[in-house]
Amino acid sequence: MDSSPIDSSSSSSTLSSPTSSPHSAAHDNQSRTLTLSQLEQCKVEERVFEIYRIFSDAPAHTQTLMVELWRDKHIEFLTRGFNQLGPSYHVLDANRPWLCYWILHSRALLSESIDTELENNTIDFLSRCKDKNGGYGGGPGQLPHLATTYAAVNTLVTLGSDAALLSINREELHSFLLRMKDSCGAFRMHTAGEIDVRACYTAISVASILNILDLELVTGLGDYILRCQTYEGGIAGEPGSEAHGGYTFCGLATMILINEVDKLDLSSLIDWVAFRQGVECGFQGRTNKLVDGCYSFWQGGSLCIIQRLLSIAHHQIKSSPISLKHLSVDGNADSASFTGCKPDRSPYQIHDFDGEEAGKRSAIGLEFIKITNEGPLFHSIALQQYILLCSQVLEGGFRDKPGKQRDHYHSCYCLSGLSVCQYSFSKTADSPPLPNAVLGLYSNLLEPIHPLYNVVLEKYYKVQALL
Ligand SMILES: CC(C)=CCC/C(C)=C/CC/C(C)=C/COP(=O)(O)OP(=O)(O)O
Ligand SMILES: [Zn+2]
Repeated sequence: MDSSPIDSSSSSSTLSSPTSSPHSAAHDNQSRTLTLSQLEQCKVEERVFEIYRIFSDAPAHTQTLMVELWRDKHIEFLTRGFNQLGPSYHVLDANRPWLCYWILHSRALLSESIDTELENNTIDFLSRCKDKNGGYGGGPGQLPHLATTYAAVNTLVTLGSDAALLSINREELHSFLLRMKDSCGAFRMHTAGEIDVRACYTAISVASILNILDLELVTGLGDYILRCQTYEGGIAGEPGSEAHGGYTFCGLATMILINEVDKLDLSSLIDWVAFRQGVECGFQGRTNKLVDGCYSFWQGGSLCIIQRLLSIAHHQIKSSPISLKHLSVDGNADSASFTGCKPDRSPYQIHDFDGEEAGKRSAIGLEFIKITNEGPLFHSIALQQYILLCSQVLEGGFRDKPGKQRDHYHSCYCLSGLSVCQYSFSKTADSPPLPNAVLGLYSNLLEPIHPLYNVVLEKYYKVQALL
C-alpha cells in the first residue's frame, strides 16, 4: 500500500486509499484516517484558535481594540469599490447590480449616506439594466435575470429616494415575474433557465417588497419548497439535493412571505441550522464543510427569523402525531397517540386570503417584523467574535476566513450577519440592543435590517410608505 496517506488519484477526498477488502489493515486504520476536508478543517481551526488564544491572553483594553469595527476603513474600501464600477468596468460585468447592492447595503448598515451624484448615477445605471419587458439584467442590454432583479430592486430600496423607488416599473416587473413562473409552482432564474429555491426567493422578495405579490405568483410554490426540505432539516436548492445555508435562508424567507411557513418542519430546521455553528464560532454552509463569514447571515439570519416563529414550532411539536409528551420512558411512541390527524392550522396564519389581495399579502413582511423576538437560538456573541476577529480585514472589508482575500460579497453578508447578531436579543426589530448584546464598544452597533429582505429596516419602512 502507498505509504502516503494522501490518495491523490482517488476521486473522493479521502486521505487514505480505500480498500476492497473489509478485513485488510487499511480498513482497520480507516477510523483513524482523515478526509481532505477534515484536514482543511483542522488547519482552519488551528488558525482561528491561534487568533482566539492571542485575544484571550490580551489585556482588556487590547481585547476591546481587537474587536473594534473599523468603520472608516470599511467605508473607504466600499466607496473605492463603488467608484470603480463606472463605464470602463468589465470584471464581473454581469454582476454589477449585485456589486451595487453589496456595497450600498454595506454602507447603509454602517449608517453612511450617499451623495446625490452617486445616487443619480446608480439610478441611471440600473435603469439601463432594465429590460423593456420587465426585470433587470446584469448590465445594459443583458437578458433580465431574477438574481440581478433582486439586487437592483434592493439597491433602489436602499437608496430610498422617491426618484430611486419611482424608477421601478412595478407592472412590467410583475409580468416578468409571471414569465419566470413555471407550471410546477417554482420560478426559473431567467427565460429557459434553471429552477431553484434562489429563483423562488428572489422573485417573491421583490414582489413582496414592492406590493405586487398575488395569488398567481404564489400558487404551487409552497409545495415546491417543501419538497426541498431534506432529511437533515435544512433546505436544498432543488428537490433531492443537499441542504445548504444559502438555500435554507431563501426557502425559509419565501415560505414566510407566502404565508405557508407552518408547512415546513421547523424543529428539524432549527436543529440543522443551530448545529452548523462550529467550534470556530462561525457557521458552516453545510454538514462537514468549513466555516465561512458569509454564513453569518445565511445561517445566523435564518435563526434570527425563526426566533419569531417559535410559537409555530411549539404548536407543530404539540400537534405532531408522535408528540414528545406521548413518548414513553424508553423513547417509543405510545400507540394511542397515532391519531393520523393533520395538525391544526398554526396560530401564525396572519391572513386568510381570498382573491387577489396583493396589498394584504405584501403586508406579511410588515406583520412579521412586529412579532416578538424570543432571543437567539445560536451563540450570538461567539458569532460576532468570528466576524470581527476572523473575517474582518483591518485595511477594510471582510473575508470568508483568515487567509482568504476580502471581497464585497463577504463584506455585505458579514456586516448583515453582525447586525442580526447585535439585535438578536432585542424584543422588537428596531429597539436598541442592550450594551452586553454588542461585542466590543457600543459604537460597533450597526443599523437593524429587515431579515426577510436583507435591507436596512428604515429603508424598508420608506418603501412601504411610498408604494
Ligand atoms: C439571494 C440569493 C441569490 C441567495 C444565494 C444563496 C446562496 C449563498 C446559495 C449558496 C449556493 C451554494 C451551493 C454554494 C456552495 O458553495 P461552496 O461549495 O463553494 O461552499 P461551501 O463549501 O461553503 O458549501
Ligand atoms: Zn462565503
